Amino acid sequence: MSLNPYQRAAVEYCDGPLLVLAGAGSGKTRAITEKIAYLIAKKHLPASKIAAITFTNKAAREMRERAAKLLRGQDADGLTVATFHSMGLKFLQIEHEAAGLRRGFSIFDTDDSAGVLKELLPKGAKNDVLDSVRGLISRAKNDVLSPERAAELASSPREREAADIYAQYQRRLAAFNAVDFDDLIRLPVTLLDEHESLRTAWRERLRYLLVDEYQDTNTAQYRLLAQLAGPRGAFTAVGDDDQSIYAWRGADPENLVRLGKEYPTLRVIKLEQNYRCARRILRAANALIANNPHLHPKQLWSDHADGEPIRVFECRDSEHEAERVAAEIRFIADKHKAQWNEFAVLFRGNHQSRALEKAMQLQRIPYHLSGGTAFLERAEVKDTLAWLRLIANPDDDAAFLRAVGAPKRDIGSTTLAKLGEFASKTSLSLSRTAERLDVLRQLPTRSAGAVDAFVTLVKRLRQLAHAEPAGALCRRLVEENGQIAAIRASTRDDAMFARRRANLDELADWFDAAGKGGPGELAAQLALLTHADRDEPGNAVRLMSLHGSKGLEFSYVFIVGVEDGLLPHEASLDENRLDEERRLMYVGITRAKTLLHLSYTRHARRYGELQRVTPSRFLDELPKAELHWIGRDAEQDAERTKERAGATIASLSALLGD
Ligand SMILES: Nc1ncnc2c1ncn2[C@@H]1O[C@H](COP(=O)(O)OP(=O)(O)OP(=O)(O)O)[C@@H](O)[C@H]1O
Ligand SMILES: [Mg+2]
Repeated sequence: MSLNPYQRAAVEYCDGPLLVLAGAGSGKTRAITEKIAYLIAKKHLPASKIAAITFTNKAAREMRERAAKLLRGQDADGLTVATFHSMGLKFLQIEHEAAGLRRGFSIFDTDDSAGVLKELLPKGAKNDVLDSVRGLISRAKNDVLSPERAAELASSPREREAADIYAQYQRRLAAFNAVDFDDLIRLPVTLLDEHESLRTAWRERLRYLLVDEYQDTNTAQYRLLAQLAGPRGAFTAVGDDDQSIYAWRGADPENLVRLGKEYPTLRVIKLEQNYRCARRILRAANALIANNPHLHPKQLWSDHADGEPIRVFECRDSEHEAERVAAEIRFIADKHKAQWNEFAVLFRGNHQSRALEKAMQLQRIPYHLSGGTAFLERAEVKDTLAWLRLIANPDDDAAFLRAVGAPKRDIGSTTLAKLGEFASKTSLSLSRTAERLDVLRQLPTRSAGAVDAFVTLVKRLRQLAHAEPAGALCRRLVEENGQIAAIRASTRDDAMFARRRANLDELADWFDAAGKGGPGELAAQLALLTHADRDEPGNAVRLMSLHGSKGLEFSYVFIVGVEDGLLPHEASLDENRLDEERRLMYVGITRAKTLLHLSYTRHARRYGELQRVTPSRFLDELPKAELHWIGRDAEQDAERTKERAGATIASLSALLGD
């Protein structure tokens, strides 16, 4: 397979900043992969001086493999293939002193951060207040605003209050020697802004940057890229404005425009041939996305065959839908002698996966539910990670609170409250407070004994952490802290016990595979994997969210729940984010190489009641000639058109004020 002339131009252009702006399946990721190889082989850049930002493991692996091939056997170890977050983490692990962090600092996950925030809010504050404050802080961080700057810019009492809490929140994090996810990008940007020496060092360390899925970068990420690439603009960014699906996380397609403004020498290359999809699928995708506003209309073309019509299934409810999908997968797999991993079932909301899982189990189809978080959200895994964090960082109070109760020991909430009181008086962390004899003496004997035993165990494991690799430490830890015994005692179900134990084994295996690094550093890396997949799921049907499918491709794609309220999502209807939902649908459709199946249900259980469902308005935007409907109730369809016409007239007359 050779590159087309435009791809080749993108690969060989190294004289200045480059943006490849092109539609789905046009070979953007492929061009990046080839470019890494080109930089090493033809431009003689050491792999260690190149960094690529990607979002999928598949792309990351391919990049490494190609680079390794060119290095003829030497491995491409030095090559950085990372997400923005793991790049930021690497930066902070090296530059922790400049950031005011001590070695082994912790990353607070969403739960940990929420715990800290809760304490800063007035007692009894509702969850939506918490969410809104957290959202404001996160936005400020994504815009690289310090607490001081956020306070200056605050224009309402609510924003001023949030800025104040932001400042307190940062002080807490600092006391815990911790950062949160957003800090992983914000802090490196701030440090690079402030220190010329860091800029020089990092621009020398990384001579070329490549960024995939550029349309989904937020302001902080953009600035990290710009700082690292420097005025030379030594970068290639590739993206597709039609696939921007993370506005809700602060991604700003404006950053595409910004690139042109801030780098006047930016060269833009467009790719228009799609190599992925059968023509009908591509026509459907083109027709759908044409409904979004475009500055520069683009049409992808393909020289593949037309392929089969896109099938649209109407189903009774989500169980029926899941059964149909599973049966269809079985049928196609037989007919085409296809592997399970050539299939993907995509959905809008995670709750949709339950029915699908059940149907796959019934049909005995091997499946893999991706999302990444599932594994790391398991209680036993979180418990072990808390122990590892505490071992690495005695100031990590969130980890202390979790570890002290995993498994349960004679340390009750009264004791913890006492420790907390001492800690805030002395400004010491909980763990350091618990080590003090004068504190222990003031506790009831039994609690004091339990605290002492806990602290002693943590200290001993901390010593071992210097000598023992993290995987071995992890295995020893779950035996010695009583976690395994507690899991055994908690269930009579042998299979359940085996599963939970297997999760802990898997965690230890992951640490083995991750190789070097202390428990804290590795736990931090692991925490970041929530955004991607840990590993390749093998030969199994992939069940995943539309968001998670970005950048991937499959021969056979099923999109379920193509319904108003789900896709487009109901929240987007009142917030005017229909365009983003359409892009999400576009991403889903363009994952398919050979066959595309869409389905929706007539009834859904919402808020405990069975409700009538309206098929997605996006279905109306697809070219009729490419669709083949199955099981549609014609009568209902007429009714739906009538209902919609009624709604349109109602909103029009509201608009006209009559
Ligand atoms: N020049 C080419 N000739 C043949 N096949 C190609 C060529 N370039 C890319 N491909 C193939 O086309 C498919 C899509 O490529 P790729 O994933 O790089 O597209 P993309 O633009 O990154 O898509 P997306 O927007 O979905 O991320 C892949 O299977 C890739 O191997
Ligand atoms: Mg891609």
